[in-house]
Amino acid sequence: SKWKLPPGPKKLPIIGNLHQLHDLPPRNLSQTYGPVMLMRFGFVPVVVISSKEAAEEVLKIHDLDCCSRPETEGTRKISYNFKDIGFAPYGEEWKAMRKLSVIELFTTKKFHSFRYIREEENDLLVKKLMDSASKRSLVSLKRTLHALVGSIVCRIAFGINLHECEFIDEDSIVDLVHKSEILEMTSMFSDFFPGGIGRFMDWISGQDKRLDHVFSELDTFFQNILNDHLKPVRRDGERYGIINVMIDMMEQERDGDSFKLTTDHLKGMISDIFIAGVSTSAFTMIWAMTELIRNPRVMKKVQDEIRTNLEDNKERITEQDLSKLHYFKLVVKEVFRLHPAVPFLLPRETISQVKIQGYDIPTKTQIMINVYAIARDPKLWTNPDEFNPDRFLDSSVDYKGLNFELLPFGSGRRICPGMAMGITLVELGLLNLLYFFNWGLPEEVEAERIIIKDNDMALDLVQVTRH
Ligand code: HEM
Repeated sequence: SKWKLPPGPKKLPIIGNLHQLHDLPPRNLSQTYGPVMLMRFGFVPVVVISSKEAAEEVLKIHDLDCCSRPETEGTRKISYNFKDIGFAPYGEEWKAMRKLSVIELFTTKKFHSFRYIREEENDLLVKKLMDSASKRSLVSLKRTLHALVGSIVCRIAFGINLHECEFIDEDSIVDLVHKSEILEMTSMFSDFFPGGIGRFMDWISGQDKRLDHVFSELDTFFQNILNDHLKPVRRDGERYGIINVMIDMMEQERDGDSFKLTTDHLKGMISDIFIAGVSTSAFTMIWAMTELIRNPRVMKKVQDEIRTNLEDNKERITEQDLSKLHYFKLVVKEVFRLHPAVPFLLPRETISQVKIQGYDIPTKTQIMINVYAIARDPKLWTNPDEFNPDRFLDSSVDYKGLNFELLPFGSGRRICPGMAMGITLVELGLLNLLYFFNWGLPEEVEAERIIIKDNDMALDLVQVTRH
Protein backbone atom coordinates (compact mmCIF):
# COMPACT_ATOMS: atom_id res chain seq x y z
CA SER A 1 0.00 0.00 0.00
CA LYS A 2 2.98 2.36 0.35
CA TRP A 3 3.54 2.01 -3.41
CA LYS A 4 2.07 4.50 -5.83
CA LEU A 5 1.18 2.24 -8.75
CA PRO A 6 0.00 3.59 -12.14
CA PRO A 7 -3.74 3.57 -12.89
CA GLY A 8 -5.20 0.99 -15.24
CA PRO A 9 -8.39 -0.80 -16.24
CA LYS A 10 -10.12 -3.01 -13.66
CA LYS A 11 -8.55 -6.43 -13.30
CA LEU A 12 -10.64 -9.61 -13.21
CA PRO A 13 -9.71 -12.39 -10.77
CA ILE A 14 -6.86 -14.59 -12.07
CA ILE A 15 -6.92 -13.46 -15.73
CA GLY A 16 -6.41 -9.78 -14.85
CA ASN A 17 -6.72 -7.82 -18.13
CA LEU A 18 -6.18 -10.73 -20.51
CA HIS A 19 -9.62 -10.13 -22.03
CA GLN A 20 -8.38 -6.66 -23.09
CA LEU A 21 -5.20 -7.85 -24.80
CA HIS A 22 -6.71 -7.19 -28.21
CA ASP A 23 -7.86 -3.66 -27.29
CA LEU A 24 -4.27 -2.66 -26.80
CA PRO A 25 -2.99 -1.63 -30.19
CA PRO A 26 -3.66 1.87 -31.17
CA ARG A 27 -4.67 4.39 -28.57
CA ASN A 28 -7.97 3.47 -26.95
CA LEU A 29 -7.25 2.27 -23.40
CA SER A 30 -4.44 4.75 -22.78
CA GLN A 31 -6.77 7.62 -23.62
CA THR A 32 -8.86 6.66 -20.59
CA TYR A 33 -6.13 5.70 -18.13
CA GLY A 34 -3.27 8.00 -19.09
CA PRO A 35 0.24 7.69 -20.50
CA VAL A 36 1.51 5.27 -17.83
CA MET A 37 -1.05 2.50 -17.54
CA LEU A 38 -0.76 -0.65 -15.46
CA MET A 39 -2.34 -3.87 -16.67
CA ARG A 40 -1.99 -7.48 -15.62
CA PHE A 41 -2.04 -10.30 -18.16
CA GLY A 42 -2.60 -13.40 -16.05
CA PHE A 43 0.17 -13.16 -13.44
CA VAL A 44 2.37 -10.81 -15.47
CA PRO A 45 2.35 -7.06 -14.69
CA VAL A 46 2.64 -4.88 -17.79
CA VAL A 47 3.04 -1.11 -17.97
CA VAL A 48 1.99 0.55 -21.23
CA ILE A 49 3.74 3.86 -21.98
CA SER A 50 2.09 6.25 -24.42
CA SER A 51 3.49 9.74 -24.02
CA LYS A 52 6.69 11.31 -25.23
CA GLU A 53 7.70 12.35 -21.70
CA ALA A 54 7.17 8.92 -20.19
CA ALA A 55 9.02 7.25 -23.11
CA GLU A 56 11.94 9.61 -22.55
CA GLU A 57 12.04 8.67 -18.87
CA VAL A 58 12.11 4.96 -19.67
CA LEU A 59 14.57 5.08 -22.56
CA LYS A 60 16.92 7.85 -21.39
CA ILE A 61 16.79 8.34 -17.64
CA HIS A 62 16.05 4.72 -16.65
CA ASP A 63 17.56 3.07 -19.73
CA LEU A 64 19.76 0.69 -17.72
CA ASP A 65 17.01 -0.24 -15.25
CA CYS A 66 14.55 -0.98 -18.09
CA CYS A 67 16.73 -2.70 -20.66
CA SER A 68 16.12 -6.40 -20.15
CA ARG A 69 13.59 -8.48 -22.11
CA PRO A 70 10.74 -10.62 -20.76
CA GLU A 71 10.63 -14.33 -21.62
CA THR A 72 7.80 -15.89 -23.62
CA GLU A 73 7.58 -19.38 -25.12
CA GLY A 74 7.47 -18.02 -28.70
CA THR A 75 10.54 -15.86 -28.22
CA ARG A 76 12.32 -18.68 -26.34
CA LYS A 77 12.07 -20.76 -29.52
CA ILE A 78 12.83 -18.09 -32.03
CA SER A 79 15.87 -16.91 -30.03
CA TYR A 80 17.21 -20.43 -29.37
CA ASN A 81 16.77 -20.13 -25.63
CA PHE A 82 17.60 -16.43 -25.56
CA LYS A 83 21.03 -16.94 -27.14
CA ASP A 84 20.37 -14.11 -29.63
CA ILE A 85 20.43 -10.30 -29.43
CA GLY A 86 16.80 -9.16 -29.64
CA PHE A 87 15.26 -11.36 -26.95
CA ALA A 88 18.28 -12.08 -24.75
CA PRO A 89 18.12 -10.68 -21.22
CA TYR A 90 20.48 -7.81 -20.42
CA GLY A 91 23.93 -9.15 -19.54
CA GLU A 92 27.40 -10.09 -20.77
CA GLU A 93 26.19 -12.55 -23.44
CA TRP A 94 23.82 -10.01 -24.94
CA LYS A 95 26.61 -7.40 -24.98
CA ALA A 96 29.03 -9.81 -26.70
CA MET A 97 26.50 -10.86 -29.35
CA ARG A 98 25.47 -7.29 -30.07
CA LYS A 99 29.09 -6.17 -30.36
CA LEU A 100 29.79 -9.01 -32.78
CA SER A 101 26.89 -8.02 -35.01
CA VAL A 102 27.98 -4.39 -35.03
CA ILE A 103 31.60 -5.26 -35.94
CA GLU A 104 30.72 -7.77 -38.64
CA LEU A 105 27.75 -6.03 -40.25
CA PHE A 106 27.28 -2.43 -39.33
CA THR A 107 30.65 -0.61 -39.05
CA THR A 108 30.98 2.09 -41.72
CA LYS A 109 33.66 0.09 -43.57
CA LYS A 110 31.63 -3.14 -43.62
CA PHE A 111 28.50 -1.24 -44.50
CA HIS A 112 30.10 0.39 -47.56
CA SER A 113 31.73 -2.84 -48.68
CA PHE A 114 28.27 -4.38 -49.12
CA ARG A 115 27.03 -1.49 -51.26
CA TYR A 116 27.44 -3.34 -54.55
CA ILE A 117 25.17 -6.15 -53.29
CA ARG A 118 22.37 -3.73 -52.44
CA GLU A 119 22.68 -1.96 -55.80
CA GLU A 120 22.92 -5.18 -57.79
CA GLU A 121 19.82 -6.73 -56.19
CA ASN A 122 17.81 -3.54 -56.82
CA ASP A 123 18.97 -3.61 -60.41
CA LEU A 124 17.68 -7.17 -60.79
CA LEU A 125 14.34 -6.11 -59.34
CA VAL A 126 14.05 -3.22 -61.81
CA LYS A 127 14.60 -5.66 -64.70
CA LYS A 128 11.83 -7.92 -63.39
CA LEU A 129 9.46 -4.99 -62.96
CA MET A 130 10.20 -3.79 -66.52
CA ASP A 131 8.96 -7.17 -67.63
CA SER A 132 5.75 -6.89 -65.54
CA ALA A 133 5.19 -3.39 -66.90
CA SER A 134 5.51 -4.48 -70.52
CA LYS A 135 3.12 -7.39 -69.92
CA ARG A 136 0.77 -5.11 -67.97
CA SER A 137 0.60 -7.69 -65.21
CA LEU A 138 -0.15 -6.64 -61.63
CA VAL A 139 2.66 -6.55 -59.07
CA SER A 140 2.33 -7.85 -55.51
CA LEU A 141 4.10 -5.32 -53.30
CA LYS A 142 4.31 -7.86 -50.50
CA ARG A 143 6.02 -10.60 -52.53
CA THR A 144 8.22 -8.22 -54.50
CA LEU A 145 9.55 -6.26 -51.55
CA HIS A 146 10.02 -9.22 -49.21
CA ALA A 147 11.98 -10.94 -51.99
CA LEU A 148 14.12 -7.83 -52.56
CA VAL A 149 15.00 -7.33 -48.90
CA GLY A 150 15.33 -11.08 -48.27
CA SER A 151 17.81 -11.40 -51.15
CA ILE A 152 19.92 -8.51 -49.92
CA VAL A 153 19.95 -9.52 -46.25
CA CYS A 154 20.71 -13.19 -47.01
CA ARG A 155 23.56 -12.23 -49.35
CA ILE A 156 25.13 -9.67 -47.01
CA ALA A 157 24.76 -11.53 -43.75
CA PHE A 158 24.89 -15.20 -44.77
CA GLY A 159 26.64 -15.07 -48.15
CA ILE A 160 23.66 -16.86 -49.71
CA ASN A 161 22.42 -15.93 -53.16
CA LEU A 162 18.68 -16.64 -53.30
CA HIS A 163 18.67 -16.74 -57.10
CA GLU A 164 20.87 -19.82 -57.13
CA CYS A 165 20.44 -21.38 -53.69
CA GLU A 166 19.42 -25.05 -53.44
CA PHE A 167 17.35 -24.87 -50.25
CA ILE A 168 15.51 -21.56 -50.48
CA ASP A 169 14.17 -19.25 -53.15
CA GLU A 170 12.64 -15.81 -53.20
CA ASP A 171 9.07 -17.08 -52.99
CA SER A 172 9.69 -19.10 -49.83
CA ILE A 173 11.08 -16.02 -48.09
CA VAL A 174 7.61 -14.44 -47.77
CA ASP A 175 6.24 -17.59 -46.15
CA LEU A 176 9.15 -17.86 -43.75
CA VAL A 177 8.81 -14.23 -42.70
CA HIS A 178 5.12 -14.85 -42.10
CA LYS A 179 5.95 -17.89 -39.94
CA SER A 180 8.42 -15.90 -37.87
CA GLU A 181 5.80 -13.23 -37.26
CA ILE A 182 3.36 -15.88 -36.04
CA LEU A 183 6.00 -17.21 -33.68
CA GLU A 184 6.76 -13.80 -32.25
CA MET A 185 3.11 -12.87 -31.78
CA THR A 186 1.65 -16.16 -30.59
CA SER A 187 0.58 -15.97 -26.96
CA MET A 188 0.82 -19.11 -24.90
CA PHE A 189 -0.95 -19.78 -21.60
CA SER A 190 2.46 -20.30 -20.04
CA ASP A 191 3.47 -16.73 -20.93
CA PHE A 192 0.78 -15.43 -18.61
CA PHE A 193 0.66 -18.27 -16.10
CA PRO A 194 4.28 -19.31 -15.66
CA GLY A 195 4.84 -22.81 -14.30
CA GLY A 196 3.01 -26.13 -14.48
CA ILE A 197 -0.56 -24.87 -14.93
CA GLY A 198 0.32 -22.74 -17.95
CA ARG A 199 2.26 -25.56 -19.59
CA PHE A 200 -0.58 -27.99 -18.90
CA MET A 201 -3.08 -25.62 -20.57
CA ASP A 202 -0.81 -25.22 -23.60
CA TRP A 203 -0.63 -28.99 -23.89
CA ILE A 204 -4.41 -29.51 -23.50
CA SER A 205 -5.26 -26.77 -26.01
CA GLY A 206 -2.67 -28.04 -28.53
CA GLN A 207 -1.06 -24.58 -28.58
CA ASP A 208 2.42 -26.00 -27.94
CA LYS A 209 2.12 -28.34 -30.93
CA ARG A 210 1.06 -25.49 -33.20
CA LEU A 211 4.04 -23.43 -32.07
CA ASP A 212 6.43 -26.37 -32.59
CA HIS A 213 5.09 -26.90 -36.09
CA VAL A 214 5.66 -23.30 -37.16
CA PHE A 215 9.07 -23.24 -35.52
CA SER A 216 10.29 -26.45 -37.17
CA GLU A 217 10.04 -24.90 -40.67
CA LEU A 218 12.09 -21.90 -39.64
CA ASP A 219 14.58 -24.09 -37.83
CA THR A 220 15.08 -26.18 -40.97
CA PHE A 221 15.90 -23.02 -42.92
CA PHE A 222 18.36 -21.80 -40.27
CA GLN A 223 19.97 -25.26 -40.03
CA ASN A 224 20.38 -25.30 -43.82
CA ILE A 225 22.22 -21.98 -43.68
CA LEU A 226 24.50 -23.42 -41.04
CA ASN A 227 25.11 -26.67 -42.95
CA ASP A 228 25.92 -24.65 -46.03
CA HIS A 229 28.63 -22.81 -44.11
CA LEU A 230 30.06 -26.04 -42.74
CA LYS A 231 30.53 -27.66 -46.17
CA PRO A 232 34.26 -28.21 -46.83
CA VAL A 233 34.12 -26.44 -50.19
CA ARG A 234 32.52 -23.43 -48.59
CA ARG A 235 34.97 -23.40 -45.70
CA ASP A 236 37.95 -23.30 -48.05
CA GLY A 237 36.49 -20.87 -50.53
CA GLU A 238 34.33 -17.83 -50.02
CA ARG A 239 34.71 -16.89 -46.37
CA TYR A 240 32.85 -13.75 -45.65
CA GLY A 241 29.85 -13.12 -43.47
CA ILE A 242 29.11 -13.06 -39.78
CA ILE A 243 28.28 -16.78 -39.63
CA ASN A 244 31.74 -17.74 -40.90
CA VAL A 245 33.32 -15.49 -38.30
CA MET A 246 31.26 -17.11 -35.55
CA ILE A 247 32.16 -20.64 -36.71
CA ASP A 248 35.85 -19.66 -36.67
CA MET A 249 35.42 -18.29 -33.16
CA MET A 250 33.80 -21.53 -32.03
CA GLU A 251 36.64 -23.59 -33.48
CA GLN A 252 39.31 -21.44 -31.87
CA GLU A 253 37.70 -21.27 -28.47
CA ARG A 254 40.04 -21.76 -25.54
CA ASP A 255 39.44 -22.96 -22.00
CA GLY A 256 38.96 -20.01 -19.75
CA ASP A 257 37.16 -17.86 -22.36
CA SER A 258 34.38 -16.15 -20.44
CA PHE A 259 31.82 -16.41 -23.26
CA LYS A 260 31.46 -19.71 -25.12
CA LEU A 261 29.72 -19.61 -28.48
CA THR A 262 27.40 -22.55 -29.16
CA THR A 263 25.27 -23.65 -32.11
CA ASP A 264 22.34 -21.94 -30.37
CA HIS A 265 24.21 -18.61 -30.52
CA LEU A 266 24.81 -19.16 -34.23
CA LYS A 267 21.18 -19.92 -34.94
CA GLY A 268 20.03 -17.13 -32.63
CA MET A 269 22.12 -14.69 -34.69
CA ILE A 270 20.77 -16.04 -38.01
CA SER A 271 17.22 -15.88 -36.68
CA ASP A 272 17.60 -12.28 -35.45
CA ILE A 273 19.12 -10.95 -38.63
CA PHE A 274 16.57 -12.68 -40.81
CA ILE A 275 13.53 -11.77 -38.73
CA ALA A 276 14.53 -8.29 -37.60
CA GLY A 277 15.99 -7.27 -40.94
CA VAL A 278 13.59 -8.56 -43.57
CA SER A 279 10.05 -7.99 -42.33
CA THR A 280 10.68 -4.49 -40.88
CA SER A 281 12.27 -3.02 -44.00
CA ALA A 282 9.76 -4.65 -46.38
CA PHE A 283 6.85 -3.50 -44.18
CA THR A 284 8.10 0.11 -44.33
CA MET A 285 8.47 0.04 -48.12
CA ILE A 286 5.01 -1.47 -48.63
CA TRP A 287 3.48 1.29 -46.52
CA ALA A 288 5.48 3.96 -48.33
CA MET A 289 4.11 2.76 -51.68
CA THR A 290 0.59 2.49 -50.22
CA GLU A 291 0.64 6.06 -48.92
CA LEU A 292 2.13 7.45 -52.13
CA ILE A 293 -0.38 5.69 -54.36
CA ARG A 294 -3.20 6.95 -52.14
CA ASN A 295 -1.83 10.50 -52.12
CA PRO A 296 -1.17 11.54 -55.73
CA ARG A 297 -0.10 15.07 -54.69
CA VAL A 298 2.80 13.72 -52.64
CA MET A 299 3.62 11.08 -55.27
CA LYS A 300 3.93 13.78 -57.93
CA LYS A 301 5.99 16.06 -55.71
CA VAL A 302 8.47 13.35 -54.76
CA GLN A 303 8.78 11.93 -58.29
CA ASP A 304 9.32 15.45 -59.66
CA GLU A 305 12.14 15.94 -57.19
CA ILE A 306 13.73 12.60 -58.04
CA ARG A 307 13.48 13.02 -61.79
CA THR A 308 14.75 16.60 -61.70
CA ASN A 309 17.76 15.85 -59.51
CA LEU A 310 18.87 12.56 -61.04
CA GLU A 311 19.98 12.62 -64.67
CA ASP A 312 17.66 11.15 -67.34
CA ASN A 313 18.02 7.61 -68.64
CA LYS A 314 20.15 6.34 -65.79
CA GLU A 315 20.93 2.66 -66.15
CA ARG A 316 21.33 2.05 -62.46
CA ILE A 317 20.58 3.91 -59.23
CA THR A 318 23.51 4.12 -56.79
CA GLU A 319 23.50 4.90 -53.09
CA GLN A 320 25.22 8.21 -53.87
CA ASP A 321 22.03 9.31 -55.62
CA LEU A 322 20.26 9.28 -52.26
CA SER A 323 22.28 12.28 -51.06
CA LYS A 324 20.82 14.44 -53.86
CA LEU A 325 17.29 14.22 -52.47
CA HIS A 326 15.60 16.13 -49.68
CA TYR A 327 11.81 15.81 -49.96
CA PHE A 328 12.18 12.08 -50.67
CA LYS A 329 13.76 11.65 -47.22
CA LEU A 330 10.87 13.50 -45.61
CA VAL A 331 8.50 11.05 -47.29
CA VAL A 332 10.40 8.17 -45.69
CA LYS A 333 10.33 9.96 -42.33
CA GLU A 334 6.57 10.42 -42.55
CA VAL A 335 6.15 6.71 -43.32
CA PHE A 336 8.21 5.83 -40.24
CA ARG A 337 5.95 8.14 -38.21
CA LEU A 338 2.61 6.76 -39.38
CA HIS A 339 3.61 3.12 -39.77
CA PRO A 340 6.28 2.03 -37.30
CA ALA A 341 7.17 -1.59 -38.09
CA VAL A 342 7.35 -2.42 -34.37
CA PRO A 343 4.46 -0.37 -32.89
CA PHE A 344 5.22 -1.25 -29.23
CA LEU A 345 8.99 -1.65 -29.72
CA LEU A 346 10.26 -4.97 -28.35
CA PRO A 347 8.96 -5.34 -24.79
CA ARG A 348 11.35 -4.38 -22.03
CA GLU A 349 11.55 -5.72 -18.49
CA THR A 350 12.68 -3.75 -15.44
CA ILE A 351 15.88 -4.97 -13.78
CA SER A 352 15.22 -2.92 -10.63
CA GLN A 353 12.47 -0.76 -9.19
CA VAL A 354 12.02 2.60 -10.98
CA LYS A 355 9.80 5.68 -10.78
CA ILE A 356 8.16 6.75 -14.05
CA GLN A 357 6.14 9.98 -14.11
CA GLY A 358 5.95 9.70 -10.31
CA TYR A 359 4.60 6.11 -10.30
CA ASP A 360 6.42 3.18 -8.73
CA ILE A 361 7.24 0.40 -11.18
CA PRO A 362 8.42 -2.81 -9.50
CA THR A 363 11.29 -5.04 -10.63
CA LYS A 364 10.45 -7.60 -13.35
CA THR A 365 7.55 -5.56 -14.76
CA GLN A 366 7.10 -5.65 -18.54
CA ILE A 367 7.23 -2.27 -20.25
CA MET A 368 5.60 -1.72 -23.60
CA ILE A 369 6.26 1.60 -25.31
CA ASN A 370 3.45 2.49 -27.67
CA VAL A 371 5.47 4.43 -30.25
CA TYR A 372 2.53 4.14 -32.64
CA ALA A 373 0.31 6.20 -30.31
CA ILE A 374 3.08 8.71 -29.50
CA ALA A 375 3.72 9.34 -33.20
CA ARG A 376 0.01 10.14 -33.65
CA ASP A 377 -0.47 12.13 -30.44
CA PRO A 378 -2.59 15.20 -31.35
CA LYS A 379 -0.73 17.19 -28.68
CA LEU A 380 2.49 16.72 -30.66
CA TRP A 381 1.33 16.56 -34.29
CA THR A 382 -1.11 18.62 -36.36
CA ASN A 383 -3.67 16.39 -38.13
CA PRO A 384 -1.75 13.37 -36.86
CA ASP A 385 -3.49 10.73 -38.99
CA GLU A 386 -2.83 12.58 -42.24
CA PHE A 387 0.06 11.50 -44.50
CA ASN A 388 1.86 14.77 -45.02
CA PRO A 389 5.66 14.76 -45.37
CA ASP A 390 5.59 18.57 -45.63
CA ARG A 391 5.13 18.68 -41.84
CA PHE A 392 8.88 18.00 -41.56
CA LEU A 393 9.95 20.81 -43.93
CA ASP A 394 10.81 23.17 -41.07
CA SER A 395 11.36 20.61 -38.37
CA SER A 396 14.52 19.12 -36.94
CA VAL A 397 12.71 16.07 -35.51
CA ASP A 398 14.41 12.89 -36.66
CA TYR A 399 13.89 9.18 -36.12
CA LYS A 400 17.32 8.12 -34.90
CA GLY A 401 16.48 7.70 -31.23
CA LEU A 402 17.05 11.21 -29.88
CA ASN A 403 13.57 12.67 -30.43
CA PHE A 404 11.15 10.75 -28.26
CA GLU A 405 8.07 11.68 -30.29
CA LEU A 406 9.38 9.61 -33.22
CA LEU A 407 10.92 6.25 -32.34
CA PRO A 408 10.53 3.72 -35.17
CA PHE A 409 13.95 2.23 -34.26
CA GLY A 410 13.59 2.53 -30.48
CA SER A 411 16.21 4.26 -28.36
CA GLY A 412 18.76 3.65 -25.60
CA ARG A 413 20.84 0.50 -25.09
CA ARG A 414 18.39 -1.66 -27.04
CA ILE A 415 18.05 0.67 -30.03
CA CYS A 416 17.99 -1.18 -33.36
CA PRO A 417 21.63 -1.93 -34.29
CA GLY A 418 20.60 -2.37 -37.95
CA MET A 419 19.14 1.14 -38.25
CA ALA A 420 21.60 2.39 -40.90
CA MET A 421 21.14 -0.76 -42.96
CA GLY A 422 17.34 -0.61 -42.60
CA ILE A 423 17.20 3.03 -43.71
CA THR A 424 19.40 2.35 -46.74
CA LEU A 425 17.41 -0.74 -47.75
CA VAL A 426 14.18 1.26 -47.59
CA GLU A 427 15.51 4.38 -49.32
CA LEU A 428 17.39 2.61 -52.11
CA GLY A 429 14.47 0.26 -52.83
CA LEU A 430 11.95 3.10 -52.95
CA LEU A 431 14.17 5.29 -55.09
CA ASN A 432 14.41 2.52 -57.70
CA LEU A 433 10.64 2.03 -57.70
CA LEU A 434 9.94 5.74 -58.03
CA TYR A 435 12.63 6.68 -60.58
CA PHE A 436 11.96 3.95 -63.14
CA PHE A 437 8.20 3.43 -62.80
CA ASN A 438 4.81 5.02 -62.35
CA TRP A 439 2.38 3.35 -59.97
CA GLY A 440 -1.37 3.12 -59.58
CA LEU A 441 -4.26 1.04 -58.33
CA PRO A 442 -5.42 -1.82 -60.51
CA GLU A 443 -8.16 -0.58 -62.81
CA GLU A 444 -10.82 -2.89 -61.45
CA VAL A 445 -10.39 -1.75 -57.84
CA GLU A 446 -12.68 0.95 -56.55
CA ALA A 447 -10.10 3.53 -55.59
CA GLU A 448 -12.44 5.30 -53.25
CA ARG A 449 -13.10 2.22 -51.17
CA ILE A 450 -9.41 1.67 -50.57
CA ILE A 451 -8.56 5.27 -49.94
CA ILE A 452 -11.35 6.08 -47.56
CA LYS A 453 -12.39 2.93 -45.80
CA ASP A 454 -9.33 0.71 -45.54
CA ASN A 455 -7.07 3.27 -43.99
CA ASP A 456 -5.28 0.70 -41.87
CA MET A 457 -4.65 -1.80 -44.63
CA ALA A 458 -1.60 -1.72 -46.84
CA LEU A 459 -2.02 -2.25 -50.57
CA ASP A 460 -0.81 -5.41 -52.21
CA LEU A 461 -1.64 -5.74 -55.92
CA VAL A 462 -0.76 -2.61 -57.85
CA GLN A 463 -0.34 -1.52 -61.44
CA VAL A 464 3.14 -0.63 -62.71
CA THR A 465 4.08 1.24 -65.88
CA ARG A 466 7.47 2.35 -67.18
CA HIS A 467 8.36 6.00 -66.77
C1 HEM B 1 13.28 -0.28 -41.46
C2 HEM B 1 13.95 -1.24 -40.88
C3 HEM B 1 13.98 -1.54 -39.42
C4 HEM B 1 13.18 -1.08 -38.40
C5 HEM B 1 12.00 -0.13 -38.48
C6 HEM B 1 13.67 -1.68 -37.17
C7 HEM B 1 13.13 -1.45 -35.91
C8 HEM B 1 13.60 -2.03 -34.75
C9 HEM B 1 13.04 -1.78 -33.44
C10 HEM B 1 11.88 -0.85 -33.13
C11 HEM B 1 13.75 -2.52 -32.56
C12 HEM B 1 13.53 -2.56 -31.03
C13 HEM B 1 14.27 -1.40 -30.40
C14 HEM B 1 13.96 -1.20 -28.95
O1 HEM B 1 13.47 -2.13 -28.27
O2 HEM B 1 14.22 -0.08 -28.46
C15 HEM B 1 14.76 -3.25 -33.30
C16 HEM B 1 15.67 -4.11 -32.72
C17 HEM B 1 16.58 -4.84 -33.44
N1 HEM B 1 16.83 -4.75 -34.81
FE1 HEM B 1 15.88 -3.53 -36.11
N2 HEM B 1 14.75 -2.48 -37.47
C18 HEM B 1 14.98 -2.42 -38.82
C19 HEM B 1 15.99 -3.06 -39.52
C20 HEM B 1 16.90 -3.93 -38.99
C21 HEM B 1 17.94 -4.62 -39.74
C22 HEM B 1 18.18 -4.45 -41.23
C23 HEM B 1 18.59 -5.43 -38.84
C24 HEM B 1 19.73 -6.38 -39.07
C25 HEM B 1 20.12 -6.86 -40.21
C26 HEM B 1 17.98 -5.23 -37.53
C27 HEM B 1 18.36 -5.88 -36.37
C28 HEM B 1 17.81 -5.65 -35.13
C29 HEM B 1 18.23 -6.35 -33.91
C30 HEM B 1 19.31 -7.44 -33.82
C31 HEM B 1 17.47 -5.83 -32.85
C32 HEM B 1 17.54 -6.21 -31.37
C33 HEM B 1 18.41 -5.21 -30.60
C34 HEM B 1 18.56 -5.53 -29.11
O3 HEM B 1 17.62 -6.01 -28.49
O4 HEM B 1 19.65 -5.24 -28.56
N3 HEM B 1 16.96 -4.32 -37.66
N4 HEM B 1 14.66 -2.94 -34.63
